[in-house]
Amino acid sequence: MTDTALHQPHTSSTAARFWALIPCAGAGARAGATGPKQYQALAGRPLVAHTLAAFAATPGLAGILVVVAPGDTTLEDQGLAESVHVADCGGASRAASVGAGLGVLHTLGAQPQDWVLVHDAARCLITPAQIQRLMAACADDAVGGLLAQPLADTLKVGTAGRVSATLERSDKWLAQTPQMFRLAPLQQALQASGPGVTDEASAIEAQGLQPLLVAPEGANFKVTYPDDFALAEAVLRARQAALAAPATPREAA
Ligand SMILES: Nc1ccn([C@@H]2O[C@H](COP(=O)(O)OP(=O)(O)OP(=O)(O)O)[C@@H](O)[C@H]2O)c(=O)n1
Ligand SMILES: C[C@](O)(CO)[C@H](O)COP(=O)(O)O
Repeated sequence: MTDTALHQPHTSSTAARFWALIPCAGAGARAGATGPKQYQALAGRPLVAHTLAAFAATPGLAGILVVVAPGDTTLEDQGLAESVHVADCGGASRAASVGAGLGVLHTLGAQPQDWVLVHDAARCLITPAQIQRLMAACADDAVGGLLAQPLADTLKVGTAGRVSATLERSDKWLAQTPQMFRLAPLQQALQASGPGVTDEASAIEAQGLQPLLVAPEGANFKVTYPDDFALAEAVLRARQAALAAPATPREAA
C-alpha cells in the first residue's frame, strides 16, 4: 500500500475480514516468575489459555495467530495450539513480534484491507464481549481504534521522586489491547516507527491519524508485576463463580 493509501479513509468494510494477532514472545521480566509469565498457571490453566479461549469464543474472526519466541513449542506441548496458528517468529521487542506476525498473516490469506486485532497474550482477562465491542465500534471507522480506560486517579508528574506538576486528567486514557487496524496501513506504520514503539496506536498516530478510543467495560489489565497474577486469578475465579451460580427466578424466566 502506498503512502497515499495510508491516509485515505476506508469507507467500506464489506469485504474486510477480522484477524487476531497475539504477541506471546515476551520474557515477562517484570513479573518475576520462573519462565515467561504467559505460561504461568492461573485459575487452573496457563495464563495464555484464558486469552486464547476468549478469542476462540469470539464470532467473526477469520483466524487467530499467536507469535511465540523462536523455538518455543509450549503451546503445542500443552495442547493449546488446536484452534490457532502459531508462528515462532517473535522478535526482541513487542513491536518486532507484531511486525513479524503481520508478515505471517499474509501467508494465511489475509488481505491488505483486512482488520487485525493485536492483543497482548498477557491480557488474559479479555472477554468475547469486549472484543466484539471493539470490532463493532471500529468496523466502519476510517482509522481503527483500541480498548482504553479513562484515568481513575489524579495524575502527577514526578521529578526526582517529588511532584513537579498535576496534570489535567479528563482527556487521559490508559491504552489497552486489542488494538484494531487494517493490515497494510498497520504494517506500514510499524515499519516507519521502528521496534521501539510500545503499541500499534502509537505507530498509527505517528502517521497523523487518530485512533478511536473504546472503553472495555470490565477488567482488562495486563499481568505485568508479581501481584497481578493473584488479582487476575481472583477476577477469573469470580467470573467462573458467576457463571456457575444458579439463575435467579427472574433471570430464568
Ligand atoms: N519481544 C516481545 C516482547 C513482548 N511480547 C508480548 O507482548 C505482550 C505485552 O508485553 P509485556 O507485558 O511488556 O510483556 P513482556 O515483554 O513479556 O514483559 P517484560 O517487559 O516485563 O519483560 C506480552 O503478551 C508479551 O508476550 C512479545 O510478543 N515479544
Ligand atoms: C500494548 C500495551 O498493552 C498498551 O498498554 C502495552 O504498551 C504493552 O506493554 P509494554 O510494557 O509497553 O510492552
